[in-house]
Amino acid sequence: MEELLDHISAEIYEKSYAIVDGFVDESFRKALLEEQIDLLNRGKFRQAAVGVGENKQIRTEIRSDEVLWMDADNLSANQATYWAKVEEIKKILNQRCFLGLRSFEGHFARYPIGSFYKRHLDQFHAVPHRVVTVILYLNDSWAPEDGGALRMYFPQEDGTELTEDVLPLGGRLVVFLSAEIPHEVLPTHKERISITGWLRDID
Ligand SMILES: O=C(O)CCC(=O)C(=O)O
Ligand SMILES: [Fe+2]
Repeated sequence: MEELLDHISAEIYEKSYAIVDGFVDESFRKALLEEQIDLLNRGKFRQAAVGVGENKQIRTEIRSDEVLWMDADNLSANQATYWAKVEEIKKILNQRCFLGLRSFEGHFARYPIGSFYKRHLDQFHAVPHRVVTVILYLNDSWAPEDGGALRMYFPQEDGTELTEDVLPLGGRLVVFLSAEIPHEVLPTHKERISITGWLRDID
C-alpha cells in the first residue's frame, strides 16, 4: 500500500492523474462487486443526475448510469474497508501535494449496456469542492471491444487536445484532479460496475 500511495501522489503532482492496477486484491474486488450486485437486485440504485443543488436533474442524454450513494454513517464492512483506503490516499495527497482535502463522498455506479456519460468536469463551477476524483473498477473482465472506456482529455498549449482511453479493468484505480481533466465514459457494450468518489476541501 505504501508504494501505491507514493506512486499516486507522485503522478498527481507531476501530471494530475494516476492509474493503479491491482489497487485492491481479487477477493476484495469480488466482495465489493457481489455486494453491489446484491444492492442492485434489491432495487437500491437510482438513475444518476447531473448538476448540483437546485440544478440537479436527470438527463439521460448526458449520462445514463445508475448510482447508489454510500452513506458515511451506515457503511457495510466492505465499504468501510474501501473508505479507509481512500482516507490513506487523502492523507498522502495532503502531505505531498498540499491539496487541503477534508472529506470523501462516493457512490456505486452501474452502467447498463448502451449507457455512457458525456464529456464533463467533475468540479461544479457553483460548488467547487470536489478536488480529486477517485474511481475503482469492479468488473470481472474487460476487453477493448466491450467499449465503456474512460476517455480523458488533455488540452495542449497549441490548442489541440490529446486523449487517453482507460479500460475499466477490475481492481484498477483511477485518480485525477477533478477541475483539470475533462473526461467521458464511452458507450458500454457490457454492464460496467465501479465505485466513484470525490475528495473534497470541505467537511
Ligand atoms: O466511471 C468512470 O470511468 C467515470 C465516471 C464519471 O466520470 C463520473 O461519475 O463523474
Ligand atoms: Fe466524471
